[in-house]
Amino acid sequence: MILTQNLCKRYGRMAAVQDMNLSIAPGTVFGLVGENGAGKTTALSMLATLSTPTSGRAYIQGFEVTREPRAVRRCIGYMPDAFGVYDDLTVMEYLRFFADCYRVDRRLVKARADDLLERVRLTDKRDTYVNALSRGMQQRLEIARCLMHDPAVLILDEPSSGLDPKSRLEMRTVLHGLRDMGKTVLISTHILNELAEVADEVGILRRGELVAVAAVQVMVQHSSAYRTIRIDGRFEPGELERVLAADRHVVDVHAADAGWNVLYAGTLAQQADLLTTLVQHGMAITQFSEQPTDIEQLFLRLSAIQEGM
Ligand SMILES: Nc1ncnc2c1ncn2[C@@H]1O[C@H](COP(=O)(O)OP(=O)(O)OP(=O)(O)O)[C@@H](O)[C@H]1O
Repeated sequence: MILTQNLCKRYGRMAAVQDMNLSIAPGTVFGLVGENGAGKTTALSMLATLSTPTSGRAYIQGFEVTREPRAVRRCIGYMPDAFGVYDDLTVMEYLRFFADCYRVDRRLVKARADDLLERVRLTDKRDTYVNALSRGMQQRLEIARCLMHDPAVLILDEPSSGLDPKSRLEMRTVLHGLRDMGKTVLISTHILNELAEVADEVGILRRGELVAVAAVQVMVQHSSAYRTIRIDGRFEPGELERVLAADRHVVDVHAADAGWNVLYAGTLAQQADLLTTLVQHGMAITQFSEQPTDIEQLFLRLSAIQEGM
């Protein structure tokens, strides 16, 4: 269980994390999504007891991060966004080293390491030196390392960052496997789509504020209820917007690349009516086509609309 209550971190006048209220139930995989600088690393490092909150509280498995940091550390596996590995160790030695750091019962270490290497698909690399692994393999090894002391909670800061598409896919498979282990997992990323298959819930962090939290299932339902229509053409200034504003199925209009992207919540027949209306208004439409709706854009637009932005 991860809980934060009005958690804040300020650097001088700047609030890197502001009044964060988060509740992540046991066994949930939660994705924290935000652009660069949104405050993800700051939030995660407070939960990992590496940075002290300016105000507010954070609890991991009921332990408060500033008052009981040692107890918190025992319950978490933390993968920072930038990490170093001990180059002159083999994969197995590396895992044994961390098991020793956490005083894992030596009788359990081999079986646990074998199991984790299987989960992160590195079984055949057990005797390879860590510095000979690709970046993707090192990042998967880090996940195994975080799990060596069998923590209830995993905190992973951008585990897929810097990976090529193939390695990202492998990482996604590994993250997917974590769900079956029953861990409570908090993953940060700046790419929401990466989490759609992996997370149960997603929160959007913008300039330090958690602006929206939703179950992934709800988001996926949303994405099938909304369509993005691309409209290009020649119109009098403001004319297109006026006609679109009168259509109650138009959720959002967004100018992009000398045209408009319209978020639409009507049926196909209603969409056809909209096109007819535009033509009846004498507009020279050169494109009126459905585009794939980017789930991240959709989520951000819907949360911005909710906020009245
Ligand atoms: N030690 C620090 N001193 C001053 N400002 C800081 C410090 N650490 C972070 N910040 C600022 O806090 C804000 C949030 O940074 P943070 O690293 O948490 O964002 P992030 O979402 O993790 O970004 P990224 O995806 O780039 O890692 C940024 O504006 C950053 O410049």
